[in-house]
Amino acid sequence: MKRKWKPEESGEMKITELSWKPSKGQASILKGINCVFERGNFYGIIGPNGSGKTSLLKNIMRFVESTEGDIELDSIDLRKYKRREMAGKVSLVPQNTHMEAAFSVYDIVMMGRMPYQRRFEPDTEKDREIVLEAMRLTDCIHLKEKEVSLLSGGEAQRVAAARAIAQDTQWIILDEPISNLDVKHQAEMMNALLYLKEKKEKTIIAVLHDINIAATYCSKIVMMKDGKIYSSGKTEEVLTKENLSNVYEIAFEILENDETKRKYYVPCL
Ligand SMILES: Nc1ncnc2c1ncn2[C@@H]1O[C@H](COP(=O)(O)OP(=O)(O)OP(=O)(O)O)[C@@H](O)[C@H]1O
Repeated sequence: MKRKWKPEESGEMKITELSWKPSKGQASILKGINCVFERGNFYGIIGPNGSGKTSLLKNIMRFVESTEGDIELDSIDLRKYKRREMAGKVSLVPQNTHMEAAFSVYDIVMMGRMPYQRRFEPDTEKDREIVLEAMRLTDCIHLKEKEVSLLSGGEAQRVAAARAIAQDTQWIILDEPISNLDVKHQAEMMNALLYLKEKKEKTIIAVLHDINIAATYCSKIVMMKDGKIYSSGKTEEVLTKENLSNVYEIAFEILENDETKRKYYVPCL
């Protein structure tokens, strides 16, 4: 039977008691995760290596089967979405963005439009406009004709982000989207995501290792440790000295600029 969309979509992604172990007999990697992502926010997921950030994204994207618990999007169990419906709602920039394919950058970014295209139908003017806008936002226009397998690490990361942006979904999920980028491109990428949140009302969920970048751009933070959520909420409330030092097991100083009042999070190395 064909499921009808509820007219009043909740605008939430709700995770309840989520646990995940890769196979029977193995220890749980995610343990009782409870969390609500609200539409229109910019979320940063932070936490040390191995704390379960990518595993959480893999469960959300249904790349793996959750062992216990539920994930609902717009009040509907994620398992009930068809792959194509899901692709019209959520896009992902994975951690590993190397592409071993004989396609041009333009073709790969155009693949972001697939959820909206019928098989064998040509790209529309709207598709082309959206693709070029996504490439502009991520500084990929000059790479348009290049074969994706030849891209540098940072270029490939920007192209993967362009493809996700071209998918034009309400939810954009990114796993360490600036890990291969130089400082200017890091700022450009984060500004592009902020623009999508502010001007296009997208919801951004990004795994980030740079606490100062997370503090600058994210309205909310989910802080993970040992497969659990250690703290979540408004950025300033989560990024306390105590939370940071408990989670990263290293002391932190928080410095404030007298004029701008901007806070800087400095690990005591
Ligand atoms: N399929 C799997 N089988 C066994 N262990 C796994 C599997 N996937 C992940 N893990 C383990 O789960 C833990 C969490 O991994 P995950 O990739 O989610 O961490 P992360 O927080 O994203 O780390 P990082 O910051 O290093 O990217 C790690 O110890 C990892 O080795």
